[in-house]
Amino acid sequence: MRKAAFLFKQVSFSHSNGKEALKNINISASAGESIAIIGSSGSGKTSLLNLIATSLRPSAGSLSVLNVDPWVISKRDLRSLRSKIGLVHQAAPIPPRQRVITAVLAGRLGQWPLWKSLLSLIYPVDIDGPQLCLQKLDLADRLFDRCDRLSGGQLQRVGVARVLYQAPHLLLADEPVSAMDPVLSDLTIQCLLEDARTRDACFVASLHAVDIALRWFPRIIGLRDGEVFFDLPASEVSESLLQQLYESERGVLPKQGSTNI
Ligand SMILES: Nc1ncnc2c1ncn2[C@@H]1O[C@H](COP(=O)(O)OP(=O)(O)OP(=O)(O)O)[C@@H](O)[C@H]1O
Repeated sequence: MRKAAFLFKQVSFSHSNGKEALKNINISASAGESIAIIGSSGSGKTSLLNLIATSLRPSAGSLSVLNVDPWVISKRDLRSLRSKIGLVHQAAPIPPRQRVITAVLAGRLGQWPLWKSLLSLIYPVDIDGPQLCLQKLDLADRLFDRCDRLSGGQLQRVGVARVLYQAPHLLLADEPVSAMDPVLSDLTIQCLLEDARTRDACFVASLHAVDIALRWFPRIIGLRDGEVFFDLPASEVSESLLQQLYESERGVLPKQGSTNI
């Protein structure tokens, strides 16, 4: 039997203003699985990824991540758990003046002793590792550039390289290719899938580009109004299901045959 990556039982989550972002979520995933989360803006994709990443705590229900309940363990164990989880943020949290190499090295801050983490912020403690990750994303020539001299798509790839360098057991990505052209989007998604596959990590990505989700991911979870609307193999996600998933409160439906929503 494969190791569990995460398990959600009746999980709900409300933001501090009372807005219920997720309701009664029952999902699980195993090591080595790759899953795309799709759904309209505001359907709860980021909230779900943040719950898996243990950045947010559920308001109701129970969950385990990499076989532990993150909310009953000590702070030290929680830090250790988080070092095994990598999240590519929608907008990479990278200080503008930071060098690309330093930003990529930050992927291992949670795994290194304090002295090495501090040293890595002023002096590159590894060059080959970050270079290899950037090379996979066609960005190796920007290793020593400042991050504020990069385009949005390049910066997004630095965020992806950081997580590749981290090599987490659970690889999460929140719209990781939203600022990239179609060729780079495919390259980046393939790179993340390949990385997860070779290390038997679980990979979960939220995507607005439904065509990319269906092309590359074997399993698709459709979120609608904070609930799981479907959880299916990509081959079973029909045009009609997609129409229902994206049916907006405004009554505007995506065009027939369009999967890039
Ligand atoms: N910090 C917050 N405080 C209050 N409500 C929030 C907060 N962040 C998100 N929400 C609300 O929670 C719901 C889910 O938001 P979430 O960001 O998870 O959706 P999403 O599917 O990722 O959206 P998008 O595709 O636009 O990124 C939305 O109704 C949103 O307005």
